[in-house]
Amino acid sequence: MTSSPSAASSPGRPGPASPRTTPPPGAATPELAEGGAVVALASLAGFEGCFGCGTDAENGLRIRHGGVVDGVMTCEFTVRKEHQGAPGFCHGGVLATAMDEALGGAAWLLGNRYVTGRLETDYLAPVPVGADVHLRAWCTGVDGRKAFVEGEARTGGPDGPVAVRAAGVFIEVPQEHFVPQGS
Ligand SMILES: CCCCCCCCCCCC(=O)SCCNC(=O)CCNC(=O)[C@H](O)C(C)(C)COP(=O)(O)OP(=O)(O)OC[C@H]1O[C@@H](n2cnc3c(N)ncnc32)[C@H](O)[C@@H]1OP(=O)(O)O
Repeated sequence: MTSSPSAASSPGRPGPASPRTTPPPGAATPELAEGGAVVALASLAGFEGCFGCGTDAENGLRIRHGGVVDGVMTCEFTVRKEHQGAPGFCHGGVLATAMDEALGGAAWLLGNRYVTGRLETDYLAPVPVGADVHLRAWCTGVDGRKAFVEGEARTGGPDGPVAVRAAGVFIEVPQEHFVPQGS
């Protein structure tokens, strides 16, 4: 078991975005599962239809999951022209989707299955077409079925300027929540 970082020590984010995405007093310190998200992902039987990361999702973001360091999970994707909102720049909804994927992945590292209950996003800088977007996410607390998660997206490299910050609440669900699976 590994503890994830606290909100106060999380890179690039001074604190939770709102009271609704802040772990309540008495929330448990997140304990990552041995083997990480693989434990929970096994129950999805290799499903590759996810719009965020699925290799079968032709029009999806094709987010590439990376490693986990000190409780922080990383992933990235490349902004394509079909992701545009304003000319030349990534649509905010696409970036919210990417944050949803990253924060969801951080929740799944707890070893259970989670769906998004609430997602808050702060947009700090425009993200141009062609940019590689580097995402990081970490869990800040667990209260019953609720996992509180924060994250950020950077451009210009993994340590480049922060373009998006996000915070969310993910709710643990049983495997049956996903049956039947779409494809
Ligand atoms: C490495 C690769 C990894 C890869 C990992 C893959 C990452 C996937 C990322 C994508 C994730 C998605 O997009 S998921 C898709 C988008 N989300 C959804 O479809 C969820 C739709 N909503 C639902 O299905 C439902 O409302 C549920 C399951 C969230 C909750 O329903 P329920 O099971 O009946 O539970 P319920 O009693 O209502 O709530 C349980 C507890 O959660 C709280 N709760 C419920 N909803 C919310 C909410 N919106 N915001 C805050 N808290 C909430 C309640 O107050 C309660 O707290 P308390 O009273 O116990 O304190």
